Amino acid sequence: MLLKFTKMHGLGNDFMVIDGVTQNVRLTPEQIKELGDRHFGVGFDQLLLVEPPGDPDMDFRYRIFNADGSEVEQCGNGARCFAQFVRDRKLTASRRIRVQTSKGNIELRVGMDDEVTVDMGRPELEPYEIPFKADRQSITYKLEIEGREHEISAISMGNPHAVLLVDDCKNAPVELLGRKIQRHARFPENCNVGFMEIVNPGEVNLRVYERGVGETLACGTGACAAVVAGRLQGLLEPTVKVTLPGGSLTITWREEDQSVLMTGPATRVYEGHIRI
Ligand SMILES: N[C@H](CCC[C@H](N)C(=O)O)C(=O)O
Repeated sequence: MLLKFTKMHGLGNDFMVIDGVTQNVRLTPEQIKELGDRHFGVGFDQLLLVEPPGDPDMDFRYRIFNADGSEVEQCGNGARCFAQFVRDRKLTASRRIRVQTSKGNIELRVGMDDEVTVDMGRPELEPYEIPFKADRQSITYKLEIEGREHEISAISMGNPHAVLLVDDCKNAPVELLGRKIQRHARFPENCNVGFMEIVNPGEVNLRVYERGVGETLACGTGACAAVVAGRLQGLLEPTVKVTLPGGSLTITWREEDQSVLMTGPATRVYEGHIRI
């Protein structure tokens, strides 16, 4: 099969975006892993598959696969690229796009400046729903790793996140500690691990070790989870500039309906074909 795709990124978090509306796409986890290989394949952090919706009230269905081939529930940077992709491919002309994901629905709004705002919905803090093993819900938890205790927040944005406060993002042990927390036994479905340095109540620096990938240049759901964690600890304002290695996002945790909004760029790199 000759597969058409578009290579895109959101602040350097890069994607292979495939139109599953006009193409009949069936990929195995092994094929996804091969496509994700940065030497033998296209190379990406995630593969995004656009499909017709199952829910008649939605415009599209959005499936997300990490570079290791695992299918996951949500991708924030990918959602912004999704919005630009479906408009570029004339699959819609709307600037308000309702998208069904495997864990809830999201709404994408494309501004006149082509910046995309995604309503990521409400964060999930109930341990069982994250999922995270804990006796009761708490703002932070003590996580023991090799005899040392680390204080984390545990939050789901549809996908599970651990968030730690650090004094200096640049020197944070993202690889070493991120890898261990990602597969900690208290996260039965693993998790994404954010290292957040608070600059001031309206600005943070963040690095994220992503589940199924490793450290990425940006993580949209990670930025949302970090702002929720900071707000819960009384350290951040409702709207925060989150600066990641690949660039900055604006995140708002809206008081009135508890929705988390994310605004940022989406970039098309090239169109491609690949035979699989
Ligand atoms: N690695 C994540 C999925 C992609 C999230 C990230 N790329 C974003 O922008 O939210 C997970 O396994 O839950």
